[in-house]
Amino acid sequence: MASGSDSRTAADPSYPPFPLLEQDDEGGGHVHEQEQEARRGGALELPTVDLEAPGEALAAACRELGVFRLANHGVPAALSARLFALARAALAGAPFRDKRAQPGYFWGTPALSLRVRDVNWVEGFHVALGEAQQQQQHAPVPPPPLGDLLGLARAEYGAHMTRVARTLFDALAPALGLGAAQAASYLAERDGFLRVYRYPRCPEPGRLGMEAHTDSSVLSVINQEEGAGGLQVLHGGAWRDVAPAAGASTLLVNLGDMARAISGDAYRSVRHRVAASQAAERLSLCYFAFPRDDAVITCGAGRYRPFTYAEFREQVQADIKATGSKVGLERFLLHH
Ligand SMILES: O=C(O)CCC(=O)C(=O)O
Ligand SMILES: [Fe+2]
Repeated sequence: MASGSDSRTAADPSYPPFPLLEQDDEGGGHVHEQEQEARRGGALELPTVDLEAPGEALAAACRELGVFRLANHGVPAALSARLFALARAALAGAPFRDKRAQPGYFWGTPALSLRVRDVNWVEGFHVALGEAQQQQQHAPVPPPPLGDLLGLARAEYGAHMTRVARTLFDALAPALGLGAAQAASYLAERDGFLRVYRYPRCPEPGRLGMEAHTDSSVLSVINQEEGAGGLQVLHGGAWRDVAPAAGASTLLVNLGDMARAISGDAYRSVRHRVAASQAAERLSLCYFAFPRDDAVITCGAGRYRPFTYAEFREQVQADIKATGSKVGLERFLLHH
């Protein structure tokens, strides 16, 4: 919790007023997870996978790290630049009281209605891609720049993300022994969602922009603004910085819990977090793809009981509600 109001941030109308943060953080204070205290390592060099020729490098990266850079992804640099400009205008450039009135907006945790143990120093918009999800949102189109941001994210950028996810998963399917029906139901790329994140400059040293977690997805695609650092992955017991990519030419892909389960633990779901910075704000666009809700994941090689993604999601939400944090795949292990 920020100790008292800091004039630099209290004066910035894009932030929530601190009393609101305090209410949200009831009984919490700063809870440091043990692993938050894990050693800090240096930067971690990530392998690069070429989307046009993934080859053995893709499966190797999934087995060894669960995170890689993606080159030749086909997302135009101009599209990313436009989205970041719109995101900056819609988030940094808008007062909190306007943003909070918009559907899909969150501050402090992207888990929307759920309470986490600590307030993450992040805000953003949750953007559903699936038609069914969009229909539930009935909301009128907001004025620019937010309306433009959401429209472009959903349509053009969303199409690129679903293409990237499908291409990667189809490249992995044979090695995973998946037939066509499983490859189709284990990745419902069109029902995925995007999150547009802004990690504002944080006056409090040591706070996290996003706490340590594994993604629940099959795979996640992170597009961070050129030059933005802050993403860290847990590797060999230490938090390692993922160095910003040289140029805006690569995306980051990380596997989530569902890829780990589908592979019977052959692939890794990397634990990661985002450090908040006192010096620079960070923007990122993240896409998450999941299995179809009703697809029964049975290929856990005897490690996990068969379960659907819908069951997994409900378990995660119940655990977060009860304890403030996600337990994850452990809940589905056959033998403890
Ligand atoms: O903003 C980022 O780069 C990462 C966000 C993240 O890990 C998540 O939303 O799951
Ligand atoms: Fe994540």
